[in-house]
Amino acid sequence: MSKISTFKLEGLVAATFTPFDEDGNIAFSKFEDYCEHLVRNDVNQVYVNGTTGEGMSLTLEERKQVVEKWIEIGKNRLKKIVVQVGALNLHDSLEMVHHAVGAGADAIATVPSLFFRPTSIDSLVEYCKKIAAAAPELPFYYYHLPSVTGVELNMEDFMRAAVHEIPSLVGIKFSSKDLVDMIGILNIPAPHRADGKLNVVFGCDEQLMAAMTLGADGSVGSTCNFMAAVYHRMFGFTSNFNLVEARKEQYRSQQLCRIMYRYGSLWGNNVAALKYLMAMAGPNMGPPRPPMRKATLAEFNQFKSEISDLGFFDWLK
Ligand SMILES: CC(=O)N[C@@H]([C@@H](O)[C@H](O)[C@H](O)CO)[C@@H](O)CC(=O)C(=O)O
Repeated sequence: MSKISTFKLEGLVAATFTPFDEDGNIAFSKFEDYCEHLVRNDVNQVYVNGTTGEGMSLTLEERKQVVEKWIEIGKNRLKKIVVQVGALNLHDSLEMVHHAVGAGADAIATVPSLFFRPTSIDSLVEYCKKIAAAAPELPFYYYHLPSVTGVELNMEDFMRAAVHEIPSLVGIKFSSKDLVDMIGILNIPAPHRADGKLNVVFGCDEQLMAAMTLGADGSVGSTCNFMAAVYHRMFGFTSNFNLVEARKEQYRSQQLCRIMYRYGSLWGNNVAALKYLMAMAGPNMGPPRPPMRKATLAEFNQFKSEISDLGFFDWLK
C-alpha cells in the first residue's frame, strides 16, 4: 500500500513553537530538551512551521533550518513530522516543498497564498494542486485557518473538488470552529485511501472533544505542548463513554484559553501567551518575534498567578 493511502495523523500532534533567544535568533540548542519534553508527555507527532511556530515570521532559510533540526533530533523519537510549507507566494512554497522532500519530512501541509488570496474553490484547488504536485509521493494536507488567512471558502466543497484533482491529498488540518463544515468533510468518499476517508485533524483545542466525537482523527494544536495530560485524559474518558469526566477536561482547556486570549491580545497574538505558558510548564521557548512583544516580568507573574489559581499546575500531574 502506498504512503498516501495509509498515512494518518491520530491523537495529539504538537504544533511546535520555534524557540528564540533573547535577541530573537533561533535557539537551536533548545530543540533537544523540547523534543524530549514532548516524548515524555506522550506526544510523538509534530507539525512544524505553522502558526505556533511563527513560520511566517521566519525567513525561508530559517524555516529550512528548523525543519532540518526537527528531522535530525526527531528521526528516532518522533513518529511523524509534518512540515507546513505555505507562504506569501507559490514560489516560496515550492522551495519549501522541495526542501521538505530532501530533508525527509513525512508529510506537508499548506495554507493558501497569503496576500493575493484564492477567491474561489477552483483557484484554491489549482493553487494546492501545484504545491502537492511538487512532491507527489508526500501526503498532502490543506491547512484551513480562515481567521488568519482570510480564505473563508466552504471546506466541504473544496475537499470534494480537491479529492479528484490532487492524488496525494490525505486530509485537512481544520482550524475553524464551523463543525457543520467539518461533518461534511468527514463523510467525503476517498477511494484512494485505505479506509476510504480523508484524515481530519482539528485545530481548536478548546472544542476538541466535540470534533473528536463527530469523527475527527486527532488534533494539531498548540496547547498539547504544555498540557498533553489533560487531552490524554479527555481522550481516555471519551473512548470509555465517560462524557462527564471528559467534559471536565475540555472545560479546563477552555478556561485556560480564555485567560490566554486576554494576555495574547496584550502581547500582540495568542502565540506570545502560548509561548509563556510553555515556559511555565516545560522548556523555555524564549520571547515571540515582532510584531508580538515580550511580556514584562510583572505581566508574566500576573499571568502565572491567574492560571495557577485555575489549577493549571495540578492538571499536569
Ligand atoms: C490559531 C492557532 O494558533 N491555533 C492553534 C490552536 O492550538 C490554538 O492555539 C488553541 O486552540 C487555542 O486557541 C493551532 O491550531 C495552531 C496550529 O496548529 C499551528 O501552529 O499551525
